Amino acid sequence: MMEMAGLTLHGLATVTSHRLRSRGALLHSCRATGILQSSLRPFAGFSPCQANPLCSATGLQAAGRSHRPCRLEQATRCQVQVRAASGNGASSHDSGHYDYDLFTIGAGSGGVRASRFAASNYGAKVAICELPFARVSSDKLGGAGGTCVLRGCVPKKLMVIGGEFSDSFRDSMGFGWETLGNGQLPQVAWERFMEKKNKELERLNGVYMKLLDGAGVEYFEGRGKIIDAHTLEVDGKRFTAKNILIAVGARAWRLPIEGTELTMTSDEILDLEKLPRKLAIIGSGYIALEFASIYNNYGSDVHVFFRQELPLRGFDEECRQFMNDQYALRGLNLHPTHSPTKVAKGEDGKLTLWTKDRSGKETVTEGIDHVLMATGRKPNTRNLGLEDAGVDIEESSGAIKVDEYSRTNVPSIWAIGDVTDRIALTPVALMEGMAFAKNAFGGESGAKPDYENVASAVFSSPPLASVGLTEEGALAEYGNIDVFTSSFRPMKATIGGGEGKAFMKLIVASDSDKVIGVHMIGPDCAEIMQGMAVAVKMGVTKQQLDTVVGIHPSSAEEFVTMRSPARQLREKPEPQKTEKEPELAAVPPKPY
Ligand SMILES: NC(=O)C1=CN([C@@H]2O[C@H](COP(=O)(O)OP(=O)(O)OC[C@H]3O[C@@H](n4cnc5c(N)ncnc54)[C@H](OP(=O)(O)O)[C@@H]3O)[C@@H](O)[C@H]2O)C=CC1
Ligand SMILES: N[C@@H](CCC(=O)N[C@@H](CSSC[C@H](NC(=O)CC[C@H](N)C(=O)O)C(=O)NCC(=O)O)C(=O)NCC(=O)O)C(=O)O
Repeated sequence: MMEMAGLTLHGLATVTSHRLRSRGALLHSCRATGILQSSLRPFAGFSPCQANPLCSATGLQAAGRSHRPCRLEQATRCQVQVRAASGNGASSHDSGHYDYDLFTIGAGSGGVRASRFAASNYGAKVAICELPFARVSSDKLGGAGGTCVLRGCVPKKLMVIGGEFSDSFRDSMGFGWETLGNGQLPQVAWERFMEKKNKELERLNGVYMKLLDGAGVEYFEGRGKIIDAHTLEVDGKRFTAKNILIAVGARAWRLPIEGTELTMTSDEILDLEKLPRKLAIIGSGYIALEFASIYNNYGSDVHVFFRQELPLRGFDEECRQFMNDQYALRGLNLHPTHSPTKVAKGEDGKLTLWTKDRSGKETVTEGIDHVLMATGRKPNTRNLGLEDAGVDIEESSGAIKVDEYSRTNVPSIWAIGDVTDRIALTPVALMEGMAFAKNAFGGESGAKPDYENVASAVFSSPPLASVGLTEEGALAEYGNIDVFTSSFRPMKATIGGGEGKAFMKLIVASDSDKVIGVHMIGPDCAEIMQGMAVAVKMGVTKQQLDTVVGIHPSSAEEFVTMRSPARQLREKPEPQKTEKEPELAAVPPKPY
């Protein structure tokens, strides 16, 4: 038994101990299982590279990630023994008579993160199962990496980046660049682009397998099915586990209209062999507008049909209006208040889409190559054996019901990510996975995900990023708010020729001066919003923002230079001055 950096060590595990240089000082730590990370402060004293298990467990720094590379000064092998305290009264990783401490079903972002944290940080004996690799998922196909890596965030972002070159090619002319030869802008070689994208997905699938392997997680390919509270089957082979984690994600859902089988989901639209000439999209959420923008940027004729007056329901209303106008300016054909009724295929292979607006007026759109149903996603709870194990699911959404620690009503069964009805974002699934591992294996009972001020971005053209409350939500919750806005033409557009505008908005709770909502539309807004999210999470006030010196010239500087409110909204009556509250009378008007 030995004590090291606040962690109690016992039991046998092999780790590689090495020394690495960080800011001139030599640190000493252990690698390969990440075991020496303290359960209370997992990465204290580690360099950024080592603290990121993507890098430290698999040597991924060589694979092109941007973490600062570790310099291996010296490597020796040592044997240490590890025990993590049991958490939340729920679990320990003394597997007793079970095959595993943890068996995870689903190797997507949440499942991979939870499994490798439990194994490498807390020494748990972990196995995971996942369906065979495919770019388009089904009941039988999936692959390590899951939706985000193989069929969502990552391939989507590659296509977003690819599409955005069209603006740069055009703008470059304004900055003096000239085309060679016939004067035409570059054209996309779609097949070559898809080939490169597909190769990258295969590489990432391999990276995720290695990631699990490096953390000591056993990988089983096949469909997992729960038999009872501690037993599951993977393609007929039985295993027992002290804890079972369900991280099987969600699947695109299509409206049940006539001809719906002729439509595509986001899985297939990421994997088209040919660039479509004409594309129809149903819905106006994240997926609808991201793909509408991608294909619009690549030159397709894109039509978006949605049942609201404005796209992106749930976002700040002023931003929705701004986005609507910018989309139209960029040539998206927007069809508000239109719901689809039927899709049919003609002899020429082209599709026809029938839609009706709120007044019942029908529109027929012909000559479509593909119809994308971007009408939301449903949790993958079918054929998992949940009923047999007695796991409760929400009737309306089909999602697994969990408590604040991600535990189901069956104490040994847990669920994270999109299979639960929380926030369907990869970083949220990662947070849930890490909180679960800390709680169940890391001795941090009480570790739970924090859903306050989760930032997100719609990677459309233009993009939109937000953190905190919308103006409408802020008014309802706080009553008294000050709203600051700024709209401008990004410098790239001034002589580049683009017509698009950027928009930025701060919402301040006027009673406390806290910034409670930040929204931005325009280039780099996702990158900028990540920093603003830190400030909002830390409770930044408007006065504190005003003390920050801007970086000039940048779009981001607008967030620290907005001086006059665009409007001050007061729902609560101003406090009455009474003799008992003389100090109120002395409060000067708030300076901005
Ligand atoms: N960049 C990111 O972070 C991304 C995140 N995601 C995540 O994935 C989730 C799923 O995305 P997405 O599929 O776009 O889902 P969303 O819930 O964002 O949007 C669904 C769209 O379908 C419409 N819709 C639903 N039912 C019907 C119906 N019966 N008739 C007509 N229209 C209908 C909705 O309309 P209405 O608004 O009227 O309900 C809405 O426009 C998102 O919520 C997000 O969490 C996905 C992609 C990117
Ligand atoms: N911020 C980078 C993200 C790139 C990135 O993280 N790529 C991932 C793949 S997709 S991203 C998939 C997602 N990873 C993350 O979200 C990592 C995000 C952050 N760095 C963190 O550590 O929290 C995930 O599924 N995580 C599960 C887990 O970490 O257990 C990767 O593994 N790259 C290796 C390589 O390129 O060789 C960018 O935009 O360029």
